[in-house]
Amino acid sequence: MTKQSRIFLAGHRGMVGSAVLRALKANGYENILAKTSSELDLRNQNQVNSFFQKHQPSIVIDAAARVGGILANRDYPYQFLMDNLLIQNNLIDASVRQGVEKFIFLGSSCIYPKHAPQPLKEEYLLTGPLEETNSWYALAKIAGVKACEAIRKQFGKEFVSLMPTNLYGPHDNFDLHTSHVLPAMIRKFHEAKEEGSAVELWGTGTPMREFLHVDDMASAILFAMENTLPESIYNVGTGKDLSIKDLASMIQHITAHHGPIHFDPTKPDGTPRKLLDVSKLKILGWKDSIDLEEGVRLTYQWFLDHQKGYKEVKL
Ligand SMILES: NC(=O)c1ccc[n+]([C@@H]2O[C@H](COP(=O)([O-])OP(=O)(O)OC[C@H]3O[C@@H](n4cnc5c(N)ncnc54)[C@H](OP(=O)(O)O)[C@@H]3O)[C@@H](O)[C@H]2O)c1
Ligand SMILES: C[C@@H]1O[C@H](OP(=O)(O)OP(=O)(O)OC[C@H]2O[C@@H](n3cnc4c(=O)[nH]c(N)nc43)[C@H](O)[C@@H]2O)[C@@H](O)[C@H](O)[C@@H]1O
Repeated sequence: MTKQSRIFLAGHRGMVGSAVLRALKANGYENILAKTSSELDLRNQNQVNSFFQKHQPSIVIDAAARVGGILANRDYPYQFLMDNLLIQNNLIDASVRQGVEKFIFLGSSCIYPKHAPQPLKEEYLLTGPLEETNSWYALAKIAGVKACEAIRKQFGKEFVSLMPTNLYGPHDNFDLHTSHVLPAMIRKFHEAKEEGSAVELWGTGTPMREFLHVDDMASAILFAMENTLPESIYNVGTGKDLSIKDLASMIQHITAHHGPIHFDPTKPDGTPRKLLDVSKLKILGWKDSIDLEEGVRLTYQWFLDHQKGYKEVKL
């Protein structure tokens, strides 16, 4: 590949896609194809095939998906299963047919079994039952990972799956029903500070989570694009986690909120822990660089700067 290679970045307006777009431009890639979902609905196979025939990309980065936090996953199982299957199947199949050189698929740490040993190694995939709230999304992602593995096996093409941990950063979704925990906390603590009120959080606060800044995720994607990775699946994270309660204390401090915090145990906790073993990608030379506290400060500042225009994904 060269700096002139034609790269199709699917989902370029999303949190991950926009970080990848910034990183591609900063690294001198000039030939980037990008379409919004209203210009090109990736669930539509005819549209996707026509787009690939017309533009002939040589590299595809799939950052397009139906994405959401624990309640969105629980409440919209069909969209999380079917939209993701359709989007990834159309992209993967068109890429095989058009002879794409390299395809980067994004899975998620929730594809591993709910009670797998920690930290999670890539080889634990399909060794036990999934967590209930996000099993629909996880099943779709597992199908994508396996499709890439099959293509590598059968055709020897560089189709690679990266398994990101929970991500956060600029252009995250701040809708209080559909978002992930970190952006929800930033908004809840900020608004409670303004109103002088308590903060209501979900579950018991005991689950452990790992968080990676999206600019680090983008650097992992560029690393996977620019290097030949010998295997088909790589975890991407920091290798460090903390409890939801500790995350709440950190964000309360950063947002300067001083009231009480209440946890609502009628809301789901989800997986007790999903810490990734990131040694496989680290050995090859990639490493995260943004410390969690610094990343949350940067994201809170981004939220303050974009309060009128931040994203709220309604389902
Ligand atoms: N966020 C996380 O914590 C996390 C963790 C692990 C893995 N991931 C993975 O990372 C990837 C990106 O996630 P994200 O957080 O960046 O999500 P996001 O902010 O919600 O962005 C998703 C993107 O997908 C596009 N999209 C959705 N449906 C589409 C359709 N039918 N046709 C065309 N485009 C469509 C959207 O395009 P428009 O804006 O044009 O509508 C949007 O830009 C996903 O594969 C996700 O599973 C995310
Ligand atoms: C990376 C993603 O992880 C997702 O799992 P998962 O970490 O539990 O998803 P999150 O929605 O980030 O929730 C993480 C933890 O934070 C708790 N939590 C506390 N307060 C809140 C709140 O106000 N909003 C949210 N959203 N959570 C909150 C939630 O109960 C759960 O234990 C999967 O559902 C996706 O499919 C995906 O894999």
